[in-house]
Amino acid sequence: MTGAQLTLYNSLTRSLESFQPLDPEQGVRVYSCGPTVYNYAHLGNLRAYVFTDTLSRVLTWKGYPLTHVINITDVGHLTSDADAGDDKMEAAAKAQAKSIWDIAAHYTAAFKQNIADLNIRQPTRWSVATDHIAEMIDFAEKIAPEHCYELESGLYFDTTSVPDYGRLAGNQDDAAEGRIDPVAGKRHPQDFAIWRKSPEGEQRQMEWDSPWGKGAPGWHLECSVMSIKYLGAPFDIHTGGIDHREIHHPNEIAQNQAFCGCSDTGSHFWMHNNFLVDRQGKMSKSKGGFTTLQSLIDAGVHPLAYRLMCLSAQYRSELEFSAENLAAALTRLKRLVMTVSALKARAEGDGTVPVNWLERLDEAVSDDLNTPKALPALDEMLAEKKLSPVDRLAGLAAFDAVLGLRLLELTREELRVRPANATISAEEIEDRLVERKEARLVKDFQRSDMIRDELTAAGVEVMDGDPLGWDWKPAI
Ligand SMILES: Nc1ncnc2c1ncn2[C@@H]1O[C@H](COP(=O)(O)OP(=O)(O)OP(=O)(O)O)[C@@H](O)[C@H]1O
Ligand SMILES: [Zn+2]
Repeated sequence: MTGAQLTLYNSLTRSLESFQPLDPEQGVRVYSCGPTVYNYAHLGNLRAYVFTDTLSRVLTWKGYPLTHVINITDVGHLTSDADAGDDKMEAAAKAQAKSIWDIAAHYTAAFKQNIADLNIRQPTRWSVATDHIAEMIDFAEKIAPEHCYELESGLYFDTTSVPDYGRLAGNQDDAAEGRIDPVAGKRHPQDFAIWRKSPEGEQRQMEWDSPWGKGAPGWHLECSVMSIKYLGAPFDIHTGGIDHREIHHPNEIAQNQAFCGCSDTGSHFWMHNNFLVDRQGKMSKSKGGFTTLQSLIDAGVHPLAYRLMCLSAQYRSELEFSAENLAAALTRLKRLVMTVSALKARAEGDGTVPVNWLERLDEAVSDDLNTPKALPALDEMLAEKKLSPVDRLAGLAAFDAVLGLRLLELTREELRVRPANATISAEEIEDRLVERKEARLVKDFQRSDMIRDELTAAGVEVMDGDPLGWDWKPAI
């Protein structure tokens, strides 16, 4: 492999480390914690998958064969990440008076639509938790004798039975401990359920027989089982949002150690994206009041503007979701699309990828996926007069293999998403603007103003003299 050495931040050591695949023959094996499908994914959740997509694109671009697994959590995730509350899926099903299976199918489909809208590549495998119950029971049976104890409410993992519990979390501080809810009989506050028994006399919608009685697997168990099943252990990279660094991933690590009977954590790198925040703090399903990708689309914002907004920040920094940041990303995307379309009009023949610009891209993304450093390099390359238009387009294709913004295909027309409540189509707007231009040519300013007022009333802002030549946009 040529090019810059890939450096990634490993949460385990809290440091940047050179990345090499554990087994170059197999390529790179990546597991990403997937969505809990009890509600629509919000933009914060989706930031986590733009991050894993950037990681996976960079690995592919650097020439590594890749196996990437993302799970779908359709059972076991309680309303608290530790051991308290209801199963999020059961609670949603109750609230909507639907079966859990319908809830899971509906929100899984919506999530996959978000993935497509954001041009996130399909993983090698989507792994659904409820398809792996037998393997989860086998795993639990194997580790139970040495590492677990049974209580009335379920089978619990004894966190003192493995070395260094909580190392990933930077050892549990008081704040993290405060979030762990007490369960009667637990030996240590951090111990967690790997199997939750259905309460006596209560039938859950989702429950399975097990050596510990009818019940359901714990959320942490699911990820250990599915990652090891499809990737082997240890594999290369495990990803998730930074909230998983405190409880979910330390618990996976404890289970993995118990399973292998060794101190290995199960993955070489543990990588975490930081939060998308708004004025209320972390965007969160549980808190409510969150923003979905579909609501942006309904408001007339192209979903790739949100992808570009994510790429404008490095994945380890907090990113603020605001109307201003989103508008800035949309303007940047428009500028790119207009630049590319102007280059296409002047391009002839086949291009050659400009090597020096590829090096700029390589340097940026090899530095812990530093996409905010790659974006200005792209702008500079596109404006580089010494390069022929067709060579600039060849360079753009290389950048976009990593950025995933569909810059070679995206057109001005596609970027113009009409808001869901629009009363006038893009064609009608264009027609009215042609009429307005004609009126102005013959100095009929009254008619020209009348057309502008009509468009304003229909929620369209006419942009005379717009430097991008954008002409109009939805008035937001
Ligand atoms: N605001 C956020 N910013 C970035 N990533 C996030 C944010 N909220 C959750 N994530 C990540 O999104 C991914 C999917 O999470 P999941 O669907 O399990 O969310 P959840 O815990 O049910 O929802 P929430 O945390 O919003 O209540 C996880 O990797 C999680 O860490
Ligand atoms: Zn997980």
